[in-house]
Amino acid sequence: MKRRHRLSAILSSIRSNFSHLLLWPLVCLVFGVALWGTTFAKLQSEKSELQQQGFKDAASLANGYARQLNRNVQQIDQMTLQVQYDWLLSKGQLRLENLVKTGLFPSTTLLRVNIANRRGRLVTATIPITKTVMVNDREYFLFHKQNNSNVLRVGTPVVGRVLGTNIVQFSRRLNAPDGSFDGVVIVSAEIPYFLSFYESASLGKRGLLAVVGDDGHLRASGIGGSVRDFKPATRHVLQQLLAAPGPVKESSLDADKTSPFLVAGSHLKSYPLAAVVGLSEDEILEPYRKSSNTYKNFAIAGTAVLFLFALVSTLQSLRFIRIRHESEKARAMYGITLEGGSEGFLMWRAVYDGKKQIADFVIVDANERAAGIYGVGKEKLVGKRLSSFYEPTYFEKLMKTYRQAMEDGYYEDDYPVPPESPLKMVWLHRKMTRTSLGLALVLKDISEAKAYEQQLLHRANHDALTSLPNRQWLEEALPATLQRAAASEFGVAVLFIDLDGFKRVNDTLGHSAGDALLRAAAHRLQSVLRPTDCVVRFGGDEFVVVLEPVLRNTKPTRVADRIVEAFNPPLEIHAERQSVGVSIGIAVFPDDGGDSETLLRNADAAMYVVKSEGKNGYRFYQPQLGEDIKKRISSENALTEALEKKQFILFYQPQVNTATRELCGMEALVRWQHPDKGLIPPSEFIPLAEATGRIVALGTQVIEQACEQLALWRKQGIRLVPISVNVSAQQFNQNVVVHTIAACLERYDVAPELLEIEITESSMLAKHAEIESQLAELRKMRVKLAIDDFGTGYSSLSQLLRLQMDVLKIDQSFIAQLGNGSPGLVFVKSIISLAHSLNMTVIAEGVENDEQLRLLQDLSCDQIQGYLISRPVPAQEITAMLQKH
Ligand SMILES: Nc1nc2c(ncn2[C@@H]2O[C@H](COP(=O)(O)O[C@H]3[C@@H](O)[C@H](n4cnc5c(=O)[nH]c(N)nc54)O[C@@H]3COP(=O)(O)O)[C@@H](O)[C@H]2O)c(=O)[nH]1
Repeated sequence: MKRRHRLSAILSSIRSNFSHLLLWPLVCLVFGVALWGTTFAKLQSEKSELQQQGFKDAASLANGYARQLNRNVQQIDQMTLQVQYDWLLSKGQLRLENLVKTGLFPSTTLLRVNIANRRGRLVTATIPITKTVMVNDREYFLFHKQNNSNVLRVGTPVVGRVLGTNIVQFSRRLNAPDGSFDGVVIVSAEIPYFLSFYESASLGKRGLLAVVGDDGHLRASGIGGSVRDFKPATRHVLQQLLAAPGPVKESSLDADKTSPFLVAGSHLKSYPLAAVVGLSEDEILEPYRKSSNTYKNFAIAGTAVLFLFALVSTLQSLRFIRIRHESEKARAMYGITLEGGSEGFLMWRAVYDGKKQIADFVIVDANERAAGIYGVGKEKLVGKRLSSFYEPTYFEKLMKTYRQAMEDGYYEDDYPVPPESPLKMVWLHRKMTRTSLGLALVLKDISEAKAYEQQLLHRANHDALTSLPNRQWLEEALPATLQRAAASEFGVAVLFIDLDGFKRVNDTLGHSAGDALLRAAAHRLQSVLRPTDCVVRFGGDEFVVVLEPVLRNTKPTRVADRIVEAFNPPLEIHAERQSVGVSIGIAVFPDDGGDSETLLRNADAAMYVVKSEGKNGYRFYQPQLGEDIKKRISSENALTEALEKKQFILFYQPQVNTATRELCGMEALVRWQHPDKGLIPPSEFIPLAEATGRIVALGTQVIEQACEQLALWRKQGIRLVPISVNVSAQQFNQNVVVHTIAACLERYDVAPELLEIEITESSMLAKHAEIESQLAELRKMRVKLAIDDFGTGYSSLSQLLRLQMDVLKIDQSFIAQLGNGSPGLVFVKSIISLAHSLNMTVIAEGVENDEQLRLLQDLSCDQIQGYLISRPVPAQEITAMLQKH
């Protein structure tokens, strides 16, 4: 069905190109006809000339023959007259036998003389007569006997009675002296006698001679000098010929041969006879036949050349039609218009070598667009070979694809145009379809689309903030990296890096600072790595560094050290210095994982351990780390459970007047009353609560418990002092502090002045506007505000002024350094005087001994808090303290 369809398509293509297809054959036909026409005309002319010459020759020879015959018959006539005379003188006693010797008679045996007496008996002859021969019944005897005339009678051929041969008899009456009939003299001429005139030089090998009487009877005839008797019918023809005005062509004279004769006749001058000469047309036309063969051979050769030319041109036309058909088919297949389309179209014809292998391709058709792609004019493109465009190595590479397309019937791809290619594009989409000639190639410039695609790909694979490759890129690239390493003797190190302190900066200084920090961290990471090492932003504040290659069985400690050290100097974020560390977990391929997922998971686990061990450092993955992670997960779960089961309790640490030691307030410090492990200090769960965000729920519970405790003591009639609670920056970030405090104060009917909020110095630095508005609200509610751990951050005087804090708590690290002559003293002194100038109450934290107390007293510090007064104690114990006070 498919083949029939294809055939009908080709036939239709041939029909529509019929005129093109027939052009050269028709031209050749015209030339062929002209050639043969000229050849036949020339031959005909030659033949005609020869025939005319033949006719002339026949006529001339007939005249000559007639003259010769006339002379011969005249001799015979003379002979008979002489015999007639001698017979009369001898009174019938003449003996011819005797006269033979006199030479009166011709010596030839072809001509004999006889005398018959009045009774018709041969009585004497020029040859001896051995028997009695009677001729009295012969026509001539009867004629002469009855006619007393002296005429020479010419007889018709008969069989002679003396020798039995065919003869023509000439006879004359013999009279007795009285004039009566006395006999007949007879000259018998053998038929060959009449043909002795024959000369092959002038008559040819098959020349015809004949003698015809006026009575219409043939006397002698021969062809080629030999006697040939004609049939009665042909005798009639001879008569007609003689009646004709000139020579004629006659083919019926020779019964055996088909060749006609050019025949001419000539009447004898003195006798009732005519001479006939015929020249064989075959012989006359011999030269014509020879040149005819030459001419015909020339014409045949010319015809063969024309035929070959017509054949070749027809095949060429068919090929052209086929190419055009294939081109149109291919174009139709792709919906490509001949010109003006956006796609380049090329028809390649496969070129085969001696081994019938495809060795090259040649362009047989192309549109303007394709020419544009190749950067040449269309007319220069057609006929070009693929090999002419490329250097040998690249050509062979292309041939592989082209051969593949020929084998499979179809090939399609996006093709990055190499720099050495003549094609004026960056990317092309190639579609190749096998045709009966070779390949139909459609080219589309996709450079722009590819550029956009690559842009999108870059976007999809890169982090917009840091411009580093992202997690998606890593997940695709790392397996390939590992595959490469697996095939080599090298390893790959994966460093999972988490920024320490990012959360703080992000939560406290806001997202813009967080973004700046991430950019600065990315830059710092890159600055200590080789360009071949790969830095990836994995997500949030997590980075992954892939080191390839690394020596197997070695740990990339130097790189890890360099990274950690690189983060020692603070980063400059929005004109402020921020200390940020890095926690790095390292897993090395193949020892710590055979695939990217395992390596990343194990590096992450190692990093997690660094985090839980105090951050800012690195750890190599060890199988044991899995256990640590499990522990952490179980801790997280336990923390969640503890919050649900309200396992957190508050301890209280008193704050007293430095001078009088009177109880002024207390700080609520949370403890985890674990059912199995007992009391757990905050250092063991606050970082986890911060890291997991559970600090917000924990902070809410703390505020609630503090208010509840105040309400309880009030109920017990105990004089109340303010309780300060620690509030994490995350509680402010989630904007829950004001609401929680308002709700608890209301729920437990606690006076807001009894609640104090401690915010670390660093927390206050972030999100000024948001935190300040919440602090303003708390102030409005008359809740007191304290700056905790003062001296560890970078708060400025202007910040302190703006925030209008009530209390400043000097960090215990400064109090620990207090001593006579120590620089700490100067520092604490200036903090106190600064706070006092801002009308803030100063509380010194971590006071452990009397000397510190005395110095603080000297410095006019308002209150102290520390082990010197009391460790943080449960509510019952502080209740006693309150009661005493
Ligand atoms: N967000 C919240 N943070 C809280 C809460 N409860 C506690 N914390 C924070 O936990 C950190 C550790 O607290 P803790 O183990 O209770 O230690 C406190 C005191 O025990 C300790 N202290 C007090 N006096 C001395 C002393 O003389 N010597 C010494 N070595 N340590 C002493 O200081 C801690 C109180 O510090 P501060 O909060 O800065 O006043 C700690 O950072 C708490 O903030 C909570 O409910 N929410």
